[in-house]
Amino acid sequence: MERLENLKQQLTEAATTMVPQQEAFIGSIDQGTTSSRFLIFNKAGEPVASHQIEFKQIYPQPGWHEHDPLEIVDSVEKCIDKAVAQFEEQGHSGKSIKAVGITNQRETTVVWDHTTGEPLHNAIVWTDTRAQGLVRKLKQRLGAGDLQSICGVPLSTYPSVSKLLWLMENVPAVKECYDKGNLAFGTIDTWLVYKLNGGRKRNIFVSDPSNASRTMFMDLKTLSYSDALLDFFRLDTSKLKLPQIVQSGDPKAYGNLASTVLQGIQITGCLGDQSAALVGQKGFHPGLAKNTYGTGCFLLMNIGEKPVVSTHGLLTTVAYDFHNMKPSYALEGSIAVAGSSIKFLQNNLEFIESSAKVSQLAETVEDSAGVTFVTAFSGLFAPYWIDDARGTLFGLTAYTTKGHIARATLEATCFQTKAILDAMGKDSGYDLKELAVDGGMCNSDLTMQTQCDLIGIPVIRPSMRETTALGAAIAAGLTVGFWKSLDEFKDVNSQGTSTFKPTVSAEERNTRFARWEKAVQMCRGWAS
Ligand SMILES: Nc1ncnc2c1ncn2[C@@H]1O[C@H](COP(=O)(O)OP(=O)(O)O)[C@@H](O)[C@H]1O
Ligand SMILES: O=P(O)(O)OC[C@H](O)CO
Repeated sequence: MERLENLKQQLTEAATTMVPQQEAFIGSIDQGTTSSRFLIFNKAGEPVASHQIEFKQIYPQPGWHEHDPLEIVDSVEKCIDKAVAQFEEQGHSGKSIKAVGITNQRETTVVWDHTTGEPLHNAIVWTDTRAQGLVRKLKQRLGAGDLQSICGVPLSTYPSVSKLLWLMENVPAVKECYDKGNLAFGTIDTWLVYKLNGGRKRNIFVSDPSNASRTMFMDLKTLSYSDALLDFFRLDTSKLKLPQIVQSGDPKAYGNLASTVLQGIQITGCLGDQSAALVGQKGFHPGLAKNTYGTGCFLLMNIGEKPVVSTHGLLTTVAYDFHNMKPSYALEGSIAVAGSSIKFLQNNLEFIESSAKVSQLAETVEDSAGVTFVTAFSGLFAPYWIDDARGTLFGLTAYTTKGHIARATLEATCFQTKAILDAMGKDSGYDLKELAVDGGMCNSDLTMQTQCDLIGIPVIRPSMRETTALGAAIAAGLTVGFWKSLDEFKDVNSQGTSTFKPTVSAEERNTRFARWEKAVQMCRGWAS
């Protein structure tokens, strides 16, 4: 009997050694402001295949910015198919992808008729300022001053609520749908999950707290919708369908992919892109921060398990709310215009052929020769919140060249980051020792050196810069046990980082910053 048991044991061991354990992977959808991507990560947190598609930016009027919601879904589906094809060419099987995570541009607002599943308007993008007048009126309403203490976000054109209210006031089809009780509202995470699950048929209608915290409808402490907020905005939830708020990691709530080559694979993680970048940069402990230089630029600092309301012009947001863990919060400094100012030099002023050429142009000069560019195309966000500012160039002389303007453009994001970092120190009580960076614009060494000189602490850039996508993969992977705990990420993406060290004196830093602050004060009131 004992011999038989031994034989059985030997056979089992032999079978395990003969059939190699198939390597598993996690997929990540990164739906940004200018492009969609799909990446496939291995257990070491390395991307092994990816595809990216840029989609149309629609600017119908000055200050307006829209996306086609169907084009967004289409671009995501194409990215999945193309990345998986690349992955399979490497000899892997699509079936080895255990789960998919989603990360997305936040605040961007989609409305659709829940009976048809059809969008009723283009998505209004987070940068859009059309609701400026509406926001001014809301600010006069009794109780306006109390909103941020509930939801963490200041009343402005930035959160989704201003976009939704504008649509309800100005687009008859949206108003009609609301009156009939059929209006569905969603940020891009909700829209994508809904469509990727096949839309109306399955009607998976959810959002995670890091996205819901950008609407102005969610109470930060309870992570559920606040009656006080909805009442303030006079929204009737018997007519307006709001997505159910579920954890950022959930094994069931996000459903599974109804189309693409990954049909049937479950979606188990979801994070707003800035929260995802904090996760991808391993910002798991209070006091850790990252700055992401994408279309806009967003500095997030982990502040732990309790939300702190800013008194210095920052936002409070949900960092992540993982499966079987307590939620973590972050203080955030949001800059509306960062990489988009480089696109402006490229597409509108035709100074450069591609974003990558901006450093070269800026390096044709030693400094900005007194030129300061307040790139307030959408007003100025944190920490200033000046909604009637517009892009303003100061200090032009007959000496000024394209190079000076390019340099001043790069500097604008760095100055605003310095202002945010100062505010962050006051609000959080943490003294940041170094700044982790990512996002498209961090590819510019000149920008990162300028940033470092202006804040006076080292700037650390990882070699793998797809940290946003990694964050969503982490949310999805933790949920299905692909990764077991946050400790597993200690060594992920820690090789080959670049460190920028300060090269200017505190005196020079302060002089340059004072000139920026003067420019900020002088650009007030232009769009009033
Ligand atoms: N080498 C570079 N130098 C400066 N800016 C760059 C560079 N490469 C990309 N960018 C800027 O980065 C932005 C895209 O970054 P990305 O992180 O992909 O943004 P998003 O997620 O918002 O779409 C673009 O606005 C582009 O102008
Ligand atoms: O597209 P990004 O990376 O600039 O991020 C957009 C933000 O989520 C807007 O709040």
